Amino acid sequence: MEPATMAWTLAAAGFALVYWFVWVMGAAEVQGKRAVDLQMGSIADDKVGDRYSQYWSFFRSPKETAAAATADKVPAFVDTFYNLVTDIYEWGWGQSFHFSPSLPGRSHREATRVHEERVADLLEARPGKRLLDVGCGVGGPMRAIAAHSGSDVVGITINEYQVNRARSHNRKAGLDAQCEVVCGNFMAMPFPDASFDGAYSIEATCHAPRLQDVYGEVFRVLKPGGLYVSYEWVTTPLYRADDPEHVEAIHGIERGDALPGLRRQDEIAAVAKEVGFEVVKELDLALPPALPWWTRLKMGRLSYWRNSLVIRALTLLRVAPKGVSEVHEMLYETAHHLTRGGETGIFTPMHMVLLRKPAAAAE
Ligand SMILES: C=C(CC[C@@H](C)[C@H]1CC[C@H]2C3=CC[C@H]4[C@H](C)[C@@H](O)CC[C@]4(C)[C@H]3CC[C@]12C)C(C)C
Ligand SMILES: C[S@@+](CC[C@H](N)C(=O)[O-])C[C@H]1O[C@@H](n2cnc3c(N)ncnc32)[C@H](O)[C@@H]1O
Repeated sequence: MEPATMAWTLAAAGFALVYWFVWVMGAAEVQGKRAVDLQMGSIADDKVGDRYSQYWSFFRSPKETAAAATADKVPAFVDTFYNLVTDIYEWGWGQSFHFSPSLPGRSHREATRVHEERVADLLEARPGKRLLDVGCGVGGPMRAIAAHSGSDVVGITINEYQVNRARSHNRKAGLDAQCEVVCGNFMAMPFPDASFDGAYSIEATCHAPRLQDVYGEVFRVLKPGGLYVSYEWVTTPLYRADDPEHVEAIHGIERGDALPGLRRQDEIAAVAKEVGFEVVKELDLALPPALPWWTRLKMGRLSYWRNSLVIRALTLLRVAPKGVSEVHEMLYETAHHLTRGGETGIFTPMHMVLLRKPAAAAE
């Protein structure tokens, strides 16, 4: 072959490879967000670095003092986090920002859907009921629950960028008449007392510095007799504070997921009762016979390398903002800590509580 033809052939093959990587393969699970669309939420491109170091500065002060002194800064810190990660989550995971137990012979997408529909079933959701999604992300669970049950769902998230993404997904799914999204703080919600028939939170209340603040708000906006289901991130009784490996995994999970501090499993029902709820059911959905929720993270190592490469190339070409690579590396580390948390059994992201506001609760 002529050297010139050889050069052209190689160039064409290289282009085809990049095209396939970025536009066709797109992500670990293609859900509408492509690598070329990666942004950093509402952060301007030249501010990404600043915001990323701001995010890390939250963890610099010693944990004991940080808890009290920074509780009021947590919503802004969580908002920054979701500006940084929302597009990467959508691109590499999908529209539902949570885990679910693996199901034999079923895809991740199906397992996710089953985990979400369980919420609707526990709430006895049906047409005519109005549900609240506490910390709704870009609305994956909201759409699944609305479609499965026929209920209306109102979601709240602290992150404006997610509100816009969720509204656009709701429109595309033809569910915008049933699903509404509001930007706000779930510890001070802009809803009247007793305005919802049911409520749920999926892997979201772990961002609250005091669980009382969010459970108290959910209690206030629920009608008497209304049910609330929450999937909570907690440490299990297997966690040992004197085991350095345990401590490293839990701190790694907190740092990579914008958590002011993970709670213990036994704290959840206690807080629920403290704010006035009856505890109807409590169960760690990760316990056997459930299959591991973390295999999806573990089996994707190859995808991570591919994703990392795509992101580096796009930042070099200035298609993706500078800083995406750092955030992606942080998530890669986090995946490792989450996997260790799952394998050792010291952590679960799906401690389920079903709570009821007593029928005779005073308004
Ligand atoms: C509930 C929360 C988020 C849970 C999960 C949805 C996310 C936790 C860690 C995330 C990820 C880790 C590795 C990323 C990978 C390096 C990248 O190539 C593709 C995206 C990841 C798989 C990403 C996806 C979302 C998570 C699994 C918290 C915040 C309370
Ligand atoms: C891990 S995501 C889960 C999203 C959604 N439940 C899902 O499963 O796809 C956590 C969500 O909680 C929201 N959140 C965290 N702190 C919040 C706060 N103080 N007020 C409102 N939303 C908050 C985040 O903005 C994000 O949407």
